[in-house]
Amino acid sequence: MFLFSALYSFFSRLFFSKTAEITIVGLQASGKTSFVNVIGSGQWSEDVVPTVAFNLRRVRQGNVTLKVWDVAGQPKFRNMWDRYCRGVDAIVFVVDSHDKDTLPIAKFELHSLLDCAPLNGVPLLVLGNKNDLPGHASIGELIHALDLDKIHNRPVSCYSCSMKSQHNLDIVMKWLSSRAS
Ligand SMILES: Nc1nc2c(ncn2[C@@H]2O[C@H](COP(=O)(O)OP(=O)(O)OP(=O)(O)O)[C@@H](O)[C@H]2O)c(=O)[nH]1
Ligand SMILES: [Mg+2]
Repeated sequence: MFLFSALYSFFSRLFFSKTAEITIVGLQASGKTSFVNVIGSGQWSEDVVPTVAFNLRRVRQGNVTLKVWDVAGQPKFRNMWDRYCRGVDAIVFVVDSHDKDTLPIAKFELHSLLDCAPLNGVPLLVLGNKNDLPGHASIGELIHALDLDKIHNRPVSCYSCSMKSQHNLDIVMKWLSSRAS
């Protein structure tokens, strides 16, 4: 019986596994690396080293493997974002919904990225992170502040979440897994 179930799981992984390639961008300290740490190993930390250039991680979720590009958000790295977004199954744009002063810069950087013609049609998921902190922007405020209703050349979704409390990460993972083929 054990042998049968081991063989079954081996072959189902071999024949029914799906993959999705995802790129995560957003301003520095919005929580991109925290996101990858939490979905990759369940590890939350207050002390995360700012990313230099990018990290590549593979995350397994059921029969789906996500190949995740975690790209640095400091200004000097932002001109690399479009290169990492080409040909992927989804772009995840993370914002710090608690730091409302940064939303205008986030809007500018998001729209500059999406204006890049080769990225037309690539689905976009916007995460309003840090919703564990009081006074964070709601979904409605994020849609307005980031002009998400003016994006017409791709499917767009927006969730409010927290890497710290893991609020809504289940629906985020469902969304990402549904991009796999
Ligand atoms: N309260 C709270 N803090 C968070 C949350 N997510 C991330 N942080 C904190 O925000 C800080 C920055 O997180 P990072 O994951 O390094 O941010 P990043 O977007 O990868 O930053 P760069 O690599 O510089 O682009 C860290 O101190 C995290 O602990 C969250 O959901 N809630
Ligand atoms: Mg990082």
